[in-house]
Amino acid sequence: MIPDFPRMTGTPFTPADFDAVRVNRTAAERRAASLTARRSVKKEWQAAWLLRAVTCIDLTTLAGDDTPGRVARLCAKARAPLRPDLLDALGLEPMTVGAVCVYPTMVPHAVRALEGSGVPVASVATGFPAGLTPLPLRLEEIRYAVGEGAAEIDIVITREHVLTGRWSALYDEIAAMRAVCGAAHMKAILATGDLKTLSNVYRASMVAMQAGADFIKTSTGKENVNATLPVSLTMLRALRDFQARTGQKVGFKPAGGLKTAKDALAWLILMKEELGTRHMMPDLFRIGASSLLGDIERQIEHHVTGRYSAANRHALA
Ligand SMILES: O=C[C@H](O)COP(=O)(O)O
Repeated sequence: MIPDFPRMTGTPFTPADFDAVRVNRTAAERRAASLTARRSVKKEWQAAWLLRAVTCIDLTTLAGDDTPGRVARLCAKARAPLRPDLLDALGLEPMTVGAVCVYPTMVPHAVRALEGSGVPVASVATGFPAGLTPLPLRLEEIRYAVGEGAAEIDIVITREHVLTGRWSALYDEIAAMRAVCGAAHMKAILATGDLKTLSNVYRASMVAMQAGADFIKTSTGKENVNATLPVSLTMLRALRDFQARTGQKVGFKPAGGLKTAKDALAWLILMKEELGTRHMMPDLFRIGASSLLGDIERQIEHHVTGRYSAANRHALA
């Protein structure tokens, strides 16, 4: 099922929009730290924000030992991420996560398991996680995943293009990937832990948006450093600048190492402070995570019952 929100069109390649940008790491770190220190979200608000976070999760399994059975269990969790008694206690209708994210050969299994749920299947592609496969094969992988029913494609970029400043090559690669996505939405994973500087993160973000990415995403979850707040802040500033210039609202997806309800709240605060509440909805914000939902469910259970259950009761996600 293709999401019904609009695709981005991107712009022609415009180096003037990023060439001169220099990001000050110390200032970015200070701003990121102060945001989460100054703001805290308590009690009812916290539960409401955590419920919002659930609807924004791209529930993920990207492991070499993935099987149709594991994917089916993950999809069952995606359809009903919170226990019915918790929903009842909060007076809420059933809800789902934002998407399920898997490797390409798991797409048909996820599509089958999610039929009728309205939850889209996202597939990583293009030689995930390193991207060091010839471009024609990477494009073919997108075609395969779309053909199997993926509604969202999480591509990886060639880090070498960033590290050697070959911005037009990066633009052309991402634009080619976007073209073969067809109606499927495209998230561009920048693998920011590999990009060395925040200036590179800003420039790669801008090039990905110019090339037509619907979302920009921090990490594969496989780099040594995955989603961090200063990197996310840098990407959001690029996103804000792009929106001001073009009117196009590109989405943002932090991913990799986000495991606790506290992490989810920190990123929601960042979205609200930098872009406003409109950017806390699943069409513009996703959290890529394989093991976050369990802690969120625990915190919501604590809000409802006043006690914590053992973490192993929420083992799957
Ligand atoms: O795209 C999502 C990431 O691969 C998930 O990373 P994680 O396993 O650290 O949550």
